[in-house]
Amino acid sequence: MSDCRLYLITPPRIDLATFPAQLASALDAGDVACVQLRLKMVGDDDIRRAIDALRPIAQDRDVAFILNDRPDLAATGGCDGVHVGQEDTPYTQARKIMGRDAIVGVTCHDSRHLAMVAGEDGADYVAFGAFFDTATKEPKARAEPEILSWWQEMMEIPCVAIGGITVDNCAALVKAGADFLAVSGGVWNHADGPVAAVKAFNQRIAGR
Ligand SMILES: Cc1ncc(COP(=O)(O)OP(=O)(O)O)c(N)n1
Ligand SMILES: Cc1ncsc1CCOP(=O)(O)O
Ligand SMILES: [Mg+2]
Repeated sequence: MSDCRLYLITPPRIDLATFPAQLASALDAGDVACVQLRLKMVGDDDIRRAIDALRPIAQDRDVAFILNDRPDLAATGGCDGVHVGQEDTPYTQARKIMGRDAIVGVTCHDSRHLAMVAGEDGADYVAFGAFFDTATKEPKARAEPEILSWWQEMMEIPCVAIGGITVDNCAALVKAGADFLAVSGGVWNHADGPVAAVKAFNQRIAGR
């Protein structure tokens, strides 16, 4: 049985009239380690409103609530952490804003060098991807599962796999050593709905 866990990323667009209930049912369907609020191209007020609506749903269930891109809004909004990419606020600045106890994760694409740098700087996790085709984002790089195995042999810091991950293709990443599977479309666009998807991911992670 693997220690890998699901890292849920919100859909690109959310309706705050309906999404909070959907998120709650998805989190109640099985083990989820954290939720990342990832809203691109919306204003700060929309992000704040989404944090206020969604953060308690995650935190009440002991699920860490992480904001994408914005350490400033993550810190003022009471988030547990922030995820920053190579073109976002640099790690050191994000850490200063968030404080030493917060989770700060860093995108490393398919780069061993970027991951080593992020690890040495003190990142709580490094994220590799995209592993598969994805409609959620135009990824900068394509990663191969071996990078997860290489990282596991070298480092203690957890690694996250991201990009086009579905119930049907995730087994190779779990086997290669991913500590977390970061998934958006594979949950929210699952043919049987997000509750079924979270259940199915948990089964695959457990090797069933
Ligand atoms: C867990 C995780 N990994 C990678 C990313 C991608 O971050 P970034 O490269 O900054 O791209 P955007 O998501 O900001 O478009 C992520 N968000 N989460
Ligand atoms: C944010 C991000 N970074 C690399 S691929 C990706 C998209 C993740 O979403 P999905 O699970 O739908 O491919
Ligand atoms: Mg980013």
